[in-house]
Amino acid sequence: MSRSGAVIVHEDAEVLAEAVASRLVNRLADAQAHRGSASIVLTGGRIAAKVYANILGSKISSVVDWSQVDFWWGDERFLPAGDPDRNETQAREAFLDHLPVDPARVHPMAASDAVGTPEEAAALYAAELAKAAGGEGVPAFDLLLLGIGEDGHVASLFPGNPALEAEGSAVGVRNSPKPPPERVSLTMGAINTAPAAWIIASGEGKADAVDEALAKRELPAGLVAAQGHTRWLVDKAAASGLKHLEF
Ligand SMILES: O=C(O)[C@H](O)[C@@H](O)[C@H](O)[C@H](O)COP(=O)(O)O
Repeated sequence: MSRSGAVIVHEDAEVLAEAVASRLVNRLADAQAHRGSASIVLTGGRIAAKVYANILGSKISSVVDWSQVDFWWGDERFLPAGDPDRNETQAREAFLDHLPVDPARVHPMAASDAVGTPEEAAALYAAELAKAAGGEGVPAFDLLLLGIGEDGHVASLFPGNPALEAEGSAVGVRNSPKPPPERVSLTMGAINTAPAAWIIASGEGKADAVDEALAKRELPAGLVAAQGHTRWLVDKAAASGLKHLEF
């Protein structure tokens, strides 16, 4: 691994996924050592799926009391419950359903067969976040995971989409350029409350977005990076656009 600032570069996707899983498990264990519980915001996507699989296979996962972890989502595809393309389904199949989590502490965003619109799902999620936070806003997430799209999106906040400017803590998303078109997402404001946000990027296809976001901060990923508490966990291919890194 080589590092420059908040960017840690890993050999390849497999090394990245294993390292992020280990870092995540230790982060949750540290939070529990201090508070007895921990909370994490999960994301969707291919590299996230590899991370989740590594959590399950990790020799150290037992350092976490999984029944004392609150699982939230940064975004969700607005699809019926159990749909394989839902981020909740991906996380459950990859690790949540195989660990002794407390079902009451798993907080999925509403499915399209439970509510009528992404906006309704967002309003329900905002209310659940506020309840967990003692009445308003969002709880103090110990860790917030984000993937990044080739266009620099994070969660379901896409460049030029009105959801990027939304107030509050959760927003309904329409016309997503990444299918499906209807989604639910934490807002940029909610994402930026997290004291630790990790943007995970793998593959050549992300190289330009990573460079653009880090260099100019204009993309959604860059708006998160600008908060200063963001860590970029990337593989060499995704870092290949970073001119100033030697590795
Ligand atoms: O619902 C989603 O699609 C994700 O939350 C999205 O933000 C994802 O993390 C990025 O698009 C990266 O996805 P990949 O890792 O598959 O490229």
